[in-house]
Amino acid sequence: MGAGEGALAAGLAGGLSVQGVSFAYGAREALRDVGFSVAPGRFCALLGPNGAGKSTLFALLTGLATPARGRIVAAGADLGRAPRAALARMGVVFQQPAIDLDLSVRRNMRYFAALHGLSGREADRRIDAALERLGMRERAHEKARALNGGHRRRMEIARALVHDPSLLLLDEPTAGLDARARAALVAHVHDLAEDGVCVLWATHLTDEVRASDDVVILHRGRVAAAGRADEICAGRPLAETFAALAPAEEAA
Ligand SMILES: Nc1ncnc2c1ncn2[C@@H]1O[C@H](COP(=O)(O)OP(=O)(O)OP(=O)(O)O)[C@@H](O)[C@H]1O
Repeated sequence: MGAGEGALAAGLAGGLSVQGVSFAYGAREALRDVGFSVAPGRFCALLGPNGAGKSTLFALLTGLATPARGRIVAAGADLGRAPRAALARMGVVFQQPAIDLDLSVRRNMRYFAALHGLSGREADRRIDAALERLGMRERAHEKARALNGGHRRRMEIARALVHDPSLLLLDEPTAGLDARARAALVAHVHDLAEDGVCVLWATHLTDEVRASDDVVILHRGRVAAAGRADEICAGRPLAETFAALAPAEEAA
């Protein structure tokens, strides 16, 4: 898989296409010639050890930073040329939770819906539908502060779906969750992919990836491997393949 026509086709059809993307923080190179694609309805794990460049790539995908080179196409919209259209097709869950703990789940979501021009009954209808998809509908009136970590994350994912995006981008969404909440979140997001959402899920935890998922392994800012997890692994456990292709850096 690369930055060629297949990748562009995925981007145009409703998926995500990343082509030849490079980025540096001053003299420090963070990403070099990164290219991959994710088709609609696919769950793609962006796997990389700490410092591999996952968060930098998320910053580029969400328009927080601009690549020095390369192109990103989100569901047919070129992020460089038509950023508003591209961003409107994405739902994003950042690594750091962004929730007003003193508001109810519904109020948190209404605020977000308004940012997408949704209000009134239409907003509430979409909020209910999104909460339902994450098994959170009965918690709409609870204060965010009363939710456990897993439910807060599920609320954030529901919130990211309110404007019905084609793409869902999540940056290490299970950080800090216990094993049970982590498994529930992984299962919910796989269900969303089965419903047709194109999912990019950044993680360094291989047990969050299923054999039939797509995987992009990032190592020192470059793509070390990309494709279906079971094909990349060729019978070996993913953890072993990941450790071989992208060994964690020694602590300083
Ligand atoms: N603001 C910054 N200024 C300078 N260098 C940075 C900055 N942010 C990240 N880097 C460097 O860029 C590289 C990629 O970092 P990045 O945070 O994207 O990796 P990551 O895979 O998301 O890691 P983590 O899992 O720790 O978040 C690293 O070498 C990091 O030290």
